[in-house]
Amino acid sequence: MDYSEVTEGNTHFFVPRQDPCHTFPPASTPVFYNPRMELNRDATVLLLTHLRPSDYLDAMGASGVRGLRVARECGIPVTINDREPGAVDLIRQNAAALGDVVAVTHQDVNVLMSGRSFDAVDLDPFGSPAPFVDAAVRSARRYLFVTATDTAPLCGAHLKAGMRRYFARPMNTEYHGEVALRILLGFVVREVVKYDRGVEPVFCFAREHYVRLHLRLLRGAAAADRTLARIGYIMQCPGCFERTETAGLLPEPCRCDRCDAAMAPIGPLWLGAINDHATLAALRERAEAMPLGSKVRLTRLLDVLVQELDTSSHYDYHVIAKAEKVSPTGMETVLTRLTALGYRASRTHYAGTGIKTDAPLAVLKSVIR
Ligand SMILES: C[S@@+](CC[C@H](N)C(=O)[O-])C[C@H]1O[C@@H](n2cnc3c(N)ncnc32)[C@H](O)[C@@H]1O
Ligand SMILES: [Zn+2]
Repeated sequence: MDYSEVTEGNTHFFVPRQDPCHTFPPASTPVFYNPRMELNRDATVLLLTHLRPSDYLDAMGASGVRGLRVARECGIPVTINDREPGAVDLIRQNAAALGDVVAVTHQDVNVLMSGRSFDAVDLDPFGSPAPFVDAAVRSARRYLFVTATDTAPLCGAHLKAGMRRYFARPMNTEYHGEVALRILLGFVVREVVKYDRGVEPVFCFAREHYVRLHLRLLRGAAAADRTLARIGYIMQCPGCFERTETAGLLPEPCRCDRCDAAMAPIGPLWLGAINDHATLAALRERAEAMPLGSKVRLTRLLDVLVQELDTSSHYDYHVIAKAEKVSPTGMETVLTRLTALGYRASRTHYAGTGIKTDAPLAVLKSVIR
């Protein structure tokens, strides 16, 4: 087979030359490696140098890049698993070349996670993580990390697939990336609270074609109840941009204040904060000194996340301006006007023209032209 050597962070490893057609799931490439996910891996390496769990499972390793980087760059004991023999061979070769810095297992991931516990568990599947979250929750002592690349089902573009996988009803709105993240987080929360455990999001973001969650797991029914209290619905007007939120397992029927249409529930989903701002600030500082290939993009992401408000949805003010048939002014001007009126307002990492604010829609409309 034809291999190429790759470096991420300060870790060298080999991957098979990838199928240039980028079919999904990759057809002709025996072991998967996606260089476009380097920022996703950099984010986890950066976070783990801060959290320092006692051990880490790269549950779906492929080439092993993620776990190899965690072992070398964070100095944490690592196990890398995959069920494909070709992947396990490559992980072993890559591990040997680095001085056998990791343990390697060859199992179906649900079997492995049902039998062993790890301080931090990382799920990085093709597409949906839904079939693996329950076992991952039982395996993870303190931290659970999840990637989902099935953004079409999560954001409502493939509605039935979203309902089957996440038992939630998304809606394809102009804030679809945020709906995707919150539907996934809501699903993971429901898998966690049944074990009388709680969830604290630490570092979560949506980017390009994927959602990435880094979560702290808490013990006890009280933590589970606090977590469950942040599950609910965004109530979206089907006729205008108006939305509200309602916490609870069932959506409260309500009508739009502006056009009296019945508001449609999106969810159940996570309504709470998606980041721990103190951790983000610590990561921002730490990132400067680390050899991360995506450093410029990652620090830009952290800068936006640090100031992003914890509201459960955002507005795309260019979309609103278009519907209002006005030409939009600059982002800084909109934010300054909102804060001058006494409202909170921030940029959002989901979209360059996205705004988070606690201002009513009518106020937002009045300041965007
Ligand atoms: C998207 S790739 C992982 C990419 C890798 N973590 C990285 O950062 O490059 C998903 C991997 O999960 C493995 N996989 C899929 N289902 C699995 C299962 N049930 N048990 C174990 N491994 C599985 C596949 O063989 C594949 O190598
Ligand atoms: Zn309305």
